[in-house]
Amino acid sequence: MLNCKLRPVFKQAQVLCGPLWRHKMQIRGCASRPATFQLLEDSLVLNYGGKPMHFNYVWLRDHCRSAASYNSQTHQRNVDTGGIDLTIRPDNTSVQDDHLILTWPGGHVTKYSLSWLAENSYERQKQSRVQPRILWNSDIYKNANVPSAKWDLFMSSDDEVKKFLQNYLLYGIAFVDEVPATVEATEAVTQRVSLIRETTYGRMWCFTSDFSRGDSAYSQLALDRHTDTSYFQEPCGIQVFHCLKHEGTGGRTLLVDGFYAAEKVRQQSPENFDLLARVPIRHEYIEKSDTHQNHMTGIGPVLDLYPWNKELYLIRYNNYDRSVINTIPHELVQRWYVAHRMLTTELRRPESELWVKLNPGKVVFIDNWRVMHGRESFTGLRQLCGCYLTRDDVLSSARGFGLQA
Ligand SMILES: C[N+](C)(C)CCCC[C@H](N)C(=O)O
Ligand SMILES: O=C(O)CCC(=O)C(=O)O
Ligand SMILES: [Fe+2]
Repeated sequence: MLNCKLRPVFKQAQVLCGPLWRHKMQIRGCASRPATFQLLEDSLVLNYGGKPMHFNYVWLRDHCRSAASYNSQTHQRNVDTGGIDLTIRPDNTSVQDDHLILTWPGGHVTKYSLSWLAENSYERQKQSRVQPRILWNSDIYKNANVPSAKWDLFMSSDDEVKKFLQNYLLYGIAFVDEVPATVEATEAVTQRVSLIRETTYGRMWCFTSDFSRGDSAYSQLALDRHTDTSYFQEPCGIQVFHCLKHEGTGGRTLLVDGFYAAEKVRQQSPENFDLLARVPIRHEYIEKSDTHQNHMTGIGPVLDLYPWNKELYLIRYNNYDRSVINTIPHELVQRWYVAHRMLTTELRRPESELWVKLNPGKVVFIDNWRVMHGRESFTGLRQLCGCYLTRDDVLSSARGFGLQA
């Protein structure tokens, strides 16, 4: 065990922004990996395998896991962040037995395991993905031979639901077969994984080409690939479809992995990708009929990325519902259309297209933040039922099974 004494430099007014002083030491003893730290003006730098990690002092106090600071039963913070001195510095810092130990002014002690710090460092997050995914075109998806779940087992075995969710997380689509062709059974299947998100279209909806709503979905027309509810501030996370009946021709479902296409754009033109991720646009749904009055708008870029690791997490792509573009300065409009065209070109490559006929019994779950859907025009009576699911609850179920989501 080694201890390093702090010099009282922090008490002086400082104008320098570089390291005030450094104290580097090798910690041996029972540490499985050597660790060294340096104390900078506003942060502690930990060297513990890999790249140095920076931990801000206020952050270190804020994330203290002592019983007084954190309730490990409820996993909630007790410490009042608003009461932490923004110039706080530890009076004493040491590493013992794979732990960083900080003594704060006033005597409160914070003890961190080094592995927890490494796991939760910005530097680690920057290099890791929130959700591992397998991006696909039609060949990749078909060659993966992803099995469909079967109704009986799916309804009775949690392990089956876990496997289903794993596939869903990786590919953004997953199927359950042999489901009774009823709204009730479709609802029961969805409730194995999540809560239904009620929208203006209902909770469970069932629709045909009867123009009962002011939207092209309620027709026999072909629909190009798109994401749904792009006009919501938070687009629906998951879409479920079950074709209960089709007496006619056509009507196949088109599925396209939007992230596969977007990554192609990122590779070809980081500038175009960046434009699609930065420029906010509007989608809109206006419906005025005797029975339905709706006016919804959602604003956001075509591509949403996590800022720290640039990982894609949401795509808004619906050429039908995209509203007037007046959020782009004129000198960018042409460039935005060029970028949008590059994405459209990738999305429309025949090899990107996965076509499936949804026969009665086959229920598809689609990640509406990633995978686009469309349909071929059709003839005859075609009855489709389904619902939207709350994304948070699907991901929560997945995490409950120990999956990374
Ligand atoms: C699925 N269901 C038929 C209920 C609604 C369809 C909504 C269609 C709308 N244009 C959109 O893309 O959001
Ligand atoms: O009719 C279909 O297969 C899908 C229509 C559609 O895009 C939708 O309902 O969201
Ligand atoms: Fe749709």
